[in-house]
Amino acid sequence: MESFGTRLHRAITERGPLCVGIDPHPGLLAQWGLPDDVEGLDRFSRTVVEALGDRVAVVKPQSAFFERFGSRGVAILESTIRQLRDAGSLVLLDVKRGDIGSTVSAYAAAYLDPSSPVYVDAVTASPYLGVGSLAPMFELAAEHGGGVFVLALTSNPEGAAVQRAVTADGRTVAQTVIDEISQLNRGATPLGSFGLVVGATIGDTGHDLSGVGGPLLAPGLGAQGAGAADLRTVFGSSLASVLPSCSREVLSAGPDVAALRAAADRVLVDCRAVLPAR
Ligand SMILES: O=c1ccn([C@@H]2O[C@H](COP(=O)(O)O)[C@@H](O)[C@H]2O)c(=O)[nH]1
Repeated sequence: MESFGTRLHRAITERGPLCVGIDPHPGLLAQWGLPDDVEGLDRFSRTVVEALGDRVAVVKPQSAFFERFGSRGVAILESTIRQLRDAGSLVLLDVKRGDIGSTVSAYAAAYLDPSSPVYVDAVTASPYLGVGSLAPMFELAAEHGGGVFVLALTSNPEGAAVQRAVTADGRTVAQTVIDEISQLNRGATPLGSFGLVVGATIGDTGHDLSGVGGPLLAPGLGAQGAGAADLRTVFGSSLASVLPSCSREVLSAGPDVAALRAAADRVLVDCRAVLPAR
C-alpha cells in the first residue's frame, strides 16, 4: 500500500494545502440552528462532509466532540469517517492518544488497523510518555499506509512550559520530539508519514524543523488568532511542509453548504499566498 506521506502529498497537490476540522462545539450547533444532541451532531457532520469532503485535502474530526455523546456519538464518528473516505478526503482523527507502549498498541489497533470501525488515514498522538512509547502506532501506520502527527509545539499558550523545558542534554522537550520524528522519516519521499503538530499561533519557534521530512500540521488559524501570514514567522524555511488547519473559522460560515465551501476556499487562497507552490 502507498504510504500516508505519498497519499498526503498527492492530496495536497490535487486539492491544495488545507486541513479543515469537524469540531461540533455546542455553540456552533446552536449557531447552525441544530439541537445539542446526536441528531444535531449527525446533521452538522453530514453537512461538513457534503460541503468539504470532495474538495479539501484533509478533514480532521475532533474526537472529543463525538465522544461527549457516548456510544451514539462514536457511532456518528464512525459514519462520518466512512462518508469522508467515500468523498475522497484524507481523514485525520484528532484524538491525541498516548500511553505506555502496551496500551498504545490497542490505540494503534483502534485507529490504524484497516479492520477497525474507527480506522482513519492518520491520528494525532501525544509524546509525553516518551516518543518511544508511540512505537506501536508508528509500526502499524507504516504497515498499513497510515500516518501519525505527534504534538511538538502546540498552539495553546499553556503548552510552552512543558514543550520548551530543557532536557538533560540541552535540547528542549519539543526538539527531542522533532528529532525523533525526523529520524522516523529519514529517506522517505516525497513526504514522510510521520508529522508534527506546530501551532500557527506560536511565533518564531526557535526550533529546527528543517530536517523533519514529514508534514507539519499547523492548527490555530482563525479562531485562535493566527492568520496565514503568521505561518511565515513560525515556519520560516520549512514552509513547504506546512499543512494549515482550521475549524471554527470555516465552520462558523455554516450551515449553508456554499458558504462553508467559500470559507474554506478563502482560507486556502490566503495560505497559498504564503506557502510555496506544491
Ligand atoms: O496544538 C494544537 C493541537 C490541536 N488543536 C486542535 O485543532 C482544532 C482547532 O480548532 P479551531 O476552531 O481552528 O481553533 C481543535 O480541534 C484543537 O483541539 C489545536 O488547536 N492546537
